Amino acid sequence: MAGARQRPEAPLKRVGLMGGSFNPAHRGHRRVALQAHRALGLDEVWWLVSPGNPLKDGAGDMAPYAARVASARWMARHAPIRVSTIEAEQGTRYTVDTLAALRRRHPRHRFVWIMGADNLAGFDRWKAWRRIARMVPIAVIARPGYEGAALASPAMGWLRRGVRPAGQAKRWDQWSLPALVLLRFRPDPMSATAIRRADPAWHRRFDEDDS
Ligand SMILES: Nc1ncnc2c1ncn2[C@@H]1O[C@H](COP(=O)(O)OP(=O)(O)OP(=O)(O)O)[C@@H](O)[C@H]1O
Ligand SMILES: O=C(O)c1ccc[n+]([C@@H]2O[C@H](COP(=O)([O-])O)[C@@H](O)[C@H]2O)c1
Repeated sequence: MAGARQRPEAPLKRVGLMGGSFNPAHRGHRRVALQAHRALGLDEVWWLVSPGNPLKDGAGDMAPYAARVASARWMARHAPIRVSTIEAEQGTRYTVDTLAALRRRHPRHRFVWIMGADNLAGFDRWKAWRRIARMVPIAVIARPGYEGAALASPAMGWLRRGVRPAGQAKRWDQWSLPALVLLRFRPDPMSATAIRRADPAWHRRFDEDDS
């Protein structure tokens, strides 16, 4: 419309997306995010806190969303990590839908999906996983105990043709898709399962003070 003021476009950012239950967020998440930030030459890593992983439906030990988000904010402090609640806001639970929403919301940003090797092992059970791999490059982080299963997984069988050398990881925004890079950092055995086992009531620390 003549005379209508255009909203200035947000500047282009290189963003690594790390989806998770964060039940709770822990040192391993932070390390992976910071190492991927460096290896992939990112501006930011966004942690997408899942309201409910579609494959973990009915998991009895899933803490309330607010506590998981609070734990992620605490673990992300003073780092180039942003905690995103977009899946709760948009009502998306499937990654393919979340990616579509993110691209609509931030058309000038470039996104790369970051996941641990345990997620790659079951990636073929995600909704439209091949479409996901055609939407964003994927960076897989080696995780103690999961590498064998990840490399032998059905998804890896299909993705193998798109594997890129780790030495070229910073050029992910130029890759034709599907593309996958395997990044090996100093392994961190930390897991949310271990934390929940040691302290099933961990979320009380993050429960909102409504006194
Ligand atoms: N120690 C770790 N090393 C590498 N990747 C990790 C590590 N911990 C978590 N991740 C990755 O971070 C993402 C989110 O993980 P998630 O929130 O499920 O944590 P988790 O520790 O795997 O939880 P749980 O033990 O409940 O399955 C996933 O892609 C997962 O593979
Ligand atoms: O889209 C799917 O079908 C799908 C199936 C399983 C897991 N995911 C996503 O994978 C990410 C890791 O989940 P989690 O619970 O292993 O931390 C999180 O963003 C989930 O939403 C997505």
